Amino acid sequence: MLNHCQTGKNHETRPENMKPRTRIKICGLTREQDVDAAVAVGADAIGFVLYPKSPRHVTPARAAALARRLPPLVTPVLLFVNETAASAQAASALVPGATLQFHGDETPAECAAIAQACGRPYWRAARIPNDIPGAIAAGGAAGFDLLKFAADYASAQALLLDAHVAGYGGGGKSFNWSRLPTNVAAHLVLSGGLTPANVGDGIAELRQRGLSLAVDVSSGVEATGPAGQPLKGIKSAEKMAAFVAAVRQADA
Ligand SMILES: O=C(O)c1ccccc1N[C@@H]1O[C@H](COP(=O)(O)O)[C@@H](O)[C@H]1O
Repeated sequence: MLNHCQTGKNHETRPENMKPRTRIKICGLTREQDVDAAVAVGADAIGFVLYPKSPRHVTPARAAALARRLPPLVTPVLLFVNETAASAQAASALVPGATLQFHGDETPAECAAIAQACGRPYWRAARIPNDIPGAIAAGGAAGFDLLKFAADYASAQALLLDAHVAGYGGGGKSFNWSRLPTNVAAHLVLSGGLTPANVGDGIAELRQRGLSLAVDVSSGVEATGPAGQPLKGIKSAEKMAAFVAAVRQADA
């Protein structure tokens, strides 16, 4: 079988006209009923935020209890921001089969060392600034060189593309997808401000740009309070279903 280098294409080799199934991670869950609803609508991965400053933070023990509800083939993902190796290792030991997501300032060496110590694959978040006119780097958007980032984090299972926001992530903000390079030698996970309304456009824009594409959503599937305020950490079953339906539509 030809690989992507031999074909000159940057996506998985597949029959003509067949779109790959875009895998879906739903992140920032804190409640049993939301985990069950996410699984029921077809999420492939469920993210638990182990960053104490996040409004969606759960303790490692709580993440482990929630992760025990997952059926086979649904992957728990543990999200860390600048966590110590010892804490990350202790948390991952509680959640068998979890993938690690590094969403802070972790260096390539730190990511590789922690992932190796945990014996788990890791995703590295690329926090992409929004466009500043005249500041487009060779490899990407607004001074962010995604090609260099991919080379630096070559041991990552995937690069997670997020908007650069205060608080490291979970800001519900998107970035300019069209500025990204077209041929990234990495598996990509698009995140940052995704919603049922825009995820199809994001998939269409990025599907061909990496080795594969998955999507990750948090804010865009959260419930709102009586005054319309976001309820961070509380998911809406209806919005999760609508998000998955929009992804399926994009893949059809
Ligand atoms: O969810 C958080 O609070 C969070 C905190 C610190 C780093 C990352 C965080 N979430 C991740 O951010 C992206 C984008 O989320 P959103 O859909 O824009 O809200 C996603 O990967 C979340 O898992």
